[in-house]
Amino acid sequence: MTDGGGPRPLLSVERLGKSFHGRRVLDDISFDVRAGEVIGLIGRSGSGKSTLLRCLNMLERPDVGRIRLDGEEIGFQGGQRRAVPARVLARQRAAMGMVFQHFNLWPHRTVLQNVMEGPVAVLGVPHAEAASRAMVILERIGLAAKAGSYPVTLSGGQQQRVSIARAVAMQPRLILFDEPTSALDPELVAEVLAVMTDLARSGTTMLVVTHEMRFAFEVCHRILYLDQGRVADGGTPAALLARPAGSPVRGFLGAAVRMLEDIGHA
Ligand SMILES: Nc1ncnc2c1ncn2[C@@H]1O[C@H](COP(=O)(O)OP(=O)(O)OP(=O)(O)O)[C@@H](O)[C@H]1O
Repeated sequence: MTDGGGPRPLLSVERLGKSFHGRRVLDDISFDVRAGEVIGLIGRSGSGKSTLLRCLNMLERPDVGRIRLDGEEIGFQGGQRRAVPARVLARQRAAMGMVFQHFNLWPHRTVLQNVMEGPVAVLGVPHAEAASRAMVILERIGLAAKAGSYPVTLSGGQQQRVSIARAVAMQPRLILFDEPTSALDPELVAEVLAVMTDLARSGTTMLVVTHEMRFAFEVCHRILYLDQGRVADGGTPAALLARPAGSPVRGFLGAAVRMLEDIGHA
């Protein structure tokens, strides 16, 4: 199905809702993501950003609404209470990479093994091919020299870069990032954002929950502003910055607006 003559969206979220213990955490969330788009999800702590990502990746089950990937409905959707066969679920999960705040690398495996494990175990890629593909990705993120190292010997920034490499190695249709830099010491944030920027600029479809406003406004094509579980505003960075001073998104951005406007004019 097409929307206004454009191509079918890669990801389509329709009227998603989720409550915890009777309290609405996601309320009537709808948006589309086209292939190659980088979408930023911003909003105050507790506005529902992580829960939304977790619903997309089927770590959380929405109460109502639909999520379609390439036109195919994913996961178990509330309302219908319909379970998808495990084999289909595995395929759908593999299509969406996820990078978490905490890197969760396997401590007893080398960097190379961490990156190649998914393709071998889940996708059935032959060992040698998975290893050479993993090395290409490690080169790209500047960590080829660490291929034989164990995660504990790496800095937090390097570990997060490896976890991004691990997601990329699965060749997903899109990658979800859940505050990937918020567990890092400030001096390590830039190297992770540089890898994400490189991915974004090379056409990777990405949904990024972030408190890094500079990254959101410099790199994302569109930004969704969540407030109390609803998409309270959304648009291009320029459109959001052009909202009137009293608007909710401007209220959220506060003093950061001036810095972001300067980026836009640079
Ligand atoms: N498993 C859960 N059980 C009960 N409440 C939950 C659960 N997960 C999230 N919540 C609540 O849902 C609300 C939204 O949480 P969520 O983590 O999605 O927000 P967020 O916007 O990602 O916040 P932050 O920026 O702090 O990570 C919060 O009030 C949170 O306490």
